[in-house]
Amino acid sequence: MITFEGVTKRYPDGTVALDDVSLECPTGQITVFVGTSGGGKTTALRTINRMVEPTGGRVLIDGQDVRERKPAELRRGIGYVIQHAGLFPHRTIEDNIATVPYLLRWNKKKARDTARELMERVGLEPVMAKRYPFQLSGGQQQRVGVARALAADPPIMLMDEPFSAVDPVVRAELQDEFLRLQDELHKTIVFVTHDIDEAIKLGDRIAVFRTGGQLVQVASPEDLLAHPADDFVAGFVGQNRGIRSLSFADTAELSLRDDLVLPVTATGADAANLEWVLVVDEARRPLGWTRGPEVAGTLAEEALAPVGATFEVGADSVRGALDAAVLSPAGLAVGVDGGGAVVGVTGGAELLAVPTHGAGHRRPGDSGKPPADQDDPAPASKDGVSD
Ligand SMILES: Nc1ncnc2c1ncn2[C@@H]1O[C@H](COP(=O)(O)OP(=O)(O)OP(=O)(O)O)[C@@H](O)[C@H]1O
Repeated sequence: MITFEGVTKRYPDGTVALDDVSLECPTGQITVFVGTSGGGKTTALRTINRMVEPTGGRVLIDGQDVRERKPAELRRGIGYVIQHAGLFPHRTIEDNIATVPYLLRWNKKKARDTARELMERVGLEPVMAKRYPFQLSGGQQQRVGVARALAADPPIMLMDEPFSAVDPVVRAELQDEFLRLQDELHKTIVFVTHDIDEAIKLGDRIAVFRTGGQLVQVASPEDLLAHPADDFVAGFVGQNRGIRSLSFADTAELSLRDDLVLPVTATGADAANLEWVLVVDEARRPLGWTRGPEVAGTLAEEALAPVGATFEVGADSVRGALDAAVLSPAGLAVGVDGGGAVVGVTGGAELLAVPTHGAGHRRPGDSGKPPADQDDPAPASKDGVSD
């Protein structure tokens, strides 16, 4: 657990970068610092590894004041990833990743073996080990940055806008892989971003900072969307927070219709009273849509409209189901089980009737650990800061 106790940072020119910030970053979870530019996110992050020394208050790691630790020794237990990766240009990829192991005087073989293992973990081809950073794409360099931060297996990772410099597609890939990795590793992660969508996707807890170094709210993504503490936070999370909050609604709670799902052997008579019919094969895999009243012979003879996107019941969120409904020619989302067999279909108002709270689903790659705020049920205080 990383604890900020009334942390203030006032620079000599009078700038207040952090103003009496108190919060907790729980062990094994991702805490995201988000907020306006100049809000103090990076400053707060850097007080953890003593790159910035507060002028007031203190930062504790597992109850110990970080000032009791020597900076160099402290930092070896804290991985640090920054925007543009910050790799050493004249060192190969494997040697970049092995930076901390070399500092810790591991023998070269062990350090390089670890580097190779980590390359695989973060999705880098072995052939890249001997390359130099300039021979890698921006996204690949960020992966190297993450691997380097993980090399000495530190319990804590500080990540400052690590995925900001890459295009949106690569960024989404890096985020998904990062979540998968965290599912295995359970590091205590503090992650800075200015992007609220990234914060909602990655965070177990989100801390919102405002100019002047004020911490405005600390909450789970669900709570932040449902109950922004004030107009600033509401504005920051955006107008479409209602739609976003569907990411936390569980499709296991949807009531799915089975009567619109018919096998290829069904006939026009079976379909006549149904505006749309989803045709499935013998394994109940979806084949396509057709309009019921237009079916003449059996469904096998029909030219079908494409199924469109499907959602996995209980694994995908209601937002995913809504997406599938919008993309479906019938306006109905097709729910499938883990094996791809159709469970049922749903659309429209039913999708919006599912509560967005208390749902088990959080995000892709989640291992089923409890939502962040179950560990810390402290209610938000009147200023919205729950720590
Ligand atoms: N060495 C310094 N001297 C004076 N002011 C500083 C110094 N370093 C940072 N600041 C100021 O402290 C404030 C907080 O900066 P910080 O980098 O923590 O913000 P941030 O929320 O990370 O912003 P961004 O999203 O733009 O990176 C800013 O107003 C910044 O100008």
